[in-house]
Amino acid sequence: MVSFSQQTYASRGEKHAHPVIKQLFATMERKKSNLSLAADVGTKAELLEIANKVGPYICVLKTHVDIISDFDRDLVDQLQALAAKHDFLIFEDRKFADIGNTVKLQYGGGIYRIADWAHITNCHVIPGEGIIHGLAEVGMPKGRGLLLLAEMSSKGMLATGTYTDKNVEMAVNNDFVVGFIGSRRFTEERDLITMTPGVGLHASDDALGQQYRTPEQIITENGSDIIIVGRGIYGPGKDPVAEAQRYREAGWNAYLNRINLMYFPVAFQVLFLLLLVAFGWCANLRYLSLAGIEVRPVLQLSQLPTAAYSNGDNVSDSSSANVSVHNDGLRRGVFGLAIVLSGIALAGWTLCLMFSVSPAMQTCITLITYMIVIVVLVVPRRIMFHTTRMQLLHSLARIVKPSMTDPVYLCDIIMADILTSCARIFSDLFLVACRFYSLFWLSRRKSLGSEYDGGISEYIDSKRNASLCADAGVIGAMLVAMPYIFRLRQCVNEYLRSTAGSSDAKRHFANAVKYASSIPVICLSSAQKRAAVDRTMETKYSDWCLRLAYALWILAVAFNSLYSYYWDIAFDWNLGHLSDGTKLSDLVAPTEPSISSAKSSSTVGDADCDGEAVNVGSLDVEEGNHALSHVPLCYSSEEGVWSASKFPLFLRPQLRFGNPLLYYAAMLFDFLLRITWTAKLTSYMHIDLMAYGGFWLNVLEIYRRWQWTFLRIEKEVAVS
Ligand SMILES: O=C(O)c1cc(=O)[nH]c(=O)n1[C@@H]1O[C@H](COP(=O)(O)O)[C@@H](O)[C@H]1O
Repeated sequence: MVSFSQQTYASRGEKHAHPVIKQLFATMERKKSNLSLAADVGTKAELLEIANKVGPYICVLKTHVDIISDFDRDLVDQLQALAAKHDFLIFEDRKFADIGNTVKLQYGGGIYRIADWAHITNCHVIPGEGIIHGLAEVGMPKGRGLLLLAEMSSKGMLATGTYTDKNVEMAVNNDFVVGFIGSRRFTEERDLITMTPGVGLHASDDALGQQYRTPEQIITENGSDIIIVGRGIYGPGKDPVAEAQRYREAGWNAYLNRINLMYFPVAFQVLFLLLLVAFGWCANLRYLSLAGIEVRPVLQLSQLPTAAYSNGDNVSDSSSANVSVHNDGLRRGVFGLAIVLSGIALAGWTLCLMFSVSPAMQTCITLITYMIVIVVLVVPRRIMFHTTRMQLLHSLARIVKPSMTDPVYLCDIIMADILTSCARIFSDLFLVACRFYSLFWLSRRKSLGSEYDGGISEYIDSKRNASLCADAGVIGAMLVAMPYIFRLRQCVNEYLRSTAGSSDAKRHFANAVKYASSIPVICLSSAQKRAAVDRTMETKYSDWCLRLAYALWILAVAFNSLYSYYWDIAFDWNLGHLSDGTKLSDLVAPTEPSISSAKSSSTVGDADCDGEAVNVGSLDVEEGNHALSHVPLCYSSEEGVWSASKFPLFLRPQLRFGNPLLYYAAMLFDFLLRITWTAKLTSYMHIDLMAYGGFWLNVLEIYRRWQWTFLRIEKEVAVS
């Protein structure tokens, strides 16, 4: 059985037996809103004004009528009229807490007569189950619903552990109860909604112990259904309409992100992203051929211990002198394999969409799709792009092997760098596996109907986390770190293989530091998530932990991203030369061979390096490589080296792709994409909160790596 939090509001509404919840889900779907306004204002006029302004954006108006100084019957009539006009439900947050007989009188009588007009109300179960029966006697005949306060959002709240469990037990067994006030999804036994107060666009606190978490944490991660927001919308200096729109959007996108697990399940997002990497590599090979760059020698493929595999699918091509044919041989294998895998992924995804009403079936189809993909990749038989598959698997094996003595080939370096760009995708994959495991475990637990055994799920459940996998974040973080550790190992390996004290050794060491600097970023990011979860559990020190982790994370990520960017430009692409030939990196770090001593393999005629017009050079290229006609190369035949006096600022003399604008654009995009983390520092650009935010972030990173690969290989040829 799939979690209710992975089903759409619409489908849950259709299946729900309770009239209030049916109406609520339909309203939410219609208005694309899971936002409830907590209208804690002191007068009738204020309440009506805010309800009228914000009404179009909310699904529920939550009131505290006992704080309205001039409450009267007319207020109720007007509120009901607004509820009809703007299409929302009314929830009187009365928090009943007396014996059954008393709450019956409080609910149905007095000056407020709450049961007459509030669709929903709530209670504490501290007096025992009698309170629910008392309220149900009044509310049931009127078709009302009740929420239990299973948890509270304030610091030091006592609704935890067994008390919360008791709430869930009582709710499951009583039809009048429609859900909970709490921070997460509590049960899968019945579709009981969760409404969560203490929501802000930033996680923070107020002066009186209220604790705020973001819509993403509440809706996507914790599986709650509705966010309750008060002062975040109408607090001092706020524009209630603009804020309500922002919260509605944030809440709804967080819900869409959760539901995407159903329409575009993460399992298929992962497959398509990995295929995007493969097709990107095909495009790299294609355009490198057009620029006259043959990748086989650059990537050192013929030096591989497994070079025998190049006698497979693409051996026939390797005999050709034609660069484009050489690259095409490689490309054909990768392209063919990617097409086969795309076919499998598309078939699996289509079947999943066809069976979207049966989540169990979807799970089954996804698992089968993955099994087929794995079999296609590893089947040892000489079929289906055997060479490409073996090259891939052997490269992966070399990357993973913890050897400090084996040679490190450029193809493995580039592959490991591509893996670092896929790091988030791998942790998503782990989440998928975890989710499958959790669902399997849930159904097993249900079928046993008794205590369950140990393992990760028990640990997760003991932490009372309804998204089940959020606590497995530590393993997710380790997975993200793995590719960086592989790449770090390669650098250390290269360092140990180079002559002590040489500039090569220093460069490998500095590169190793770069990869090592990504580990604190990953750990601190994971620590922040951990502290945010603990915060909801009232763990001691979690507040200052969160602040400390955030501050350290900013420092670590700023250092890592700027250092990495500098490395991309100065070393991986060998750009950043000043026009007098000084290489920027010479000024601050050990360098690769300087351009002034670098010889190009190109054949170029003499040029007038002092004049404006310089010889373009023929550069051994295929006919039709027009891009090179822009290369402003000049060559001093006396010194036998390139003159550095004529090339565009911050580039280098040898530009195999010709047009300098391409290099400038690559430098700019690389910078922008290296600092996407800064979007997290502002509440206006929370990419994670956008629909498919995580998916698009991965696409951007794949793009960054794709353009990086072009220039990384081009640099090997141009400056060698
Ligand atoms: O029952 C509630 O709605 C509630 C439960 C809880 O644990 N914490 C909590 O803050 N609330 C209510 O949620 C609203 C939160 O308002 P703001 O802190 O201004 O967003 C208030 O109306 C509280 O009474």
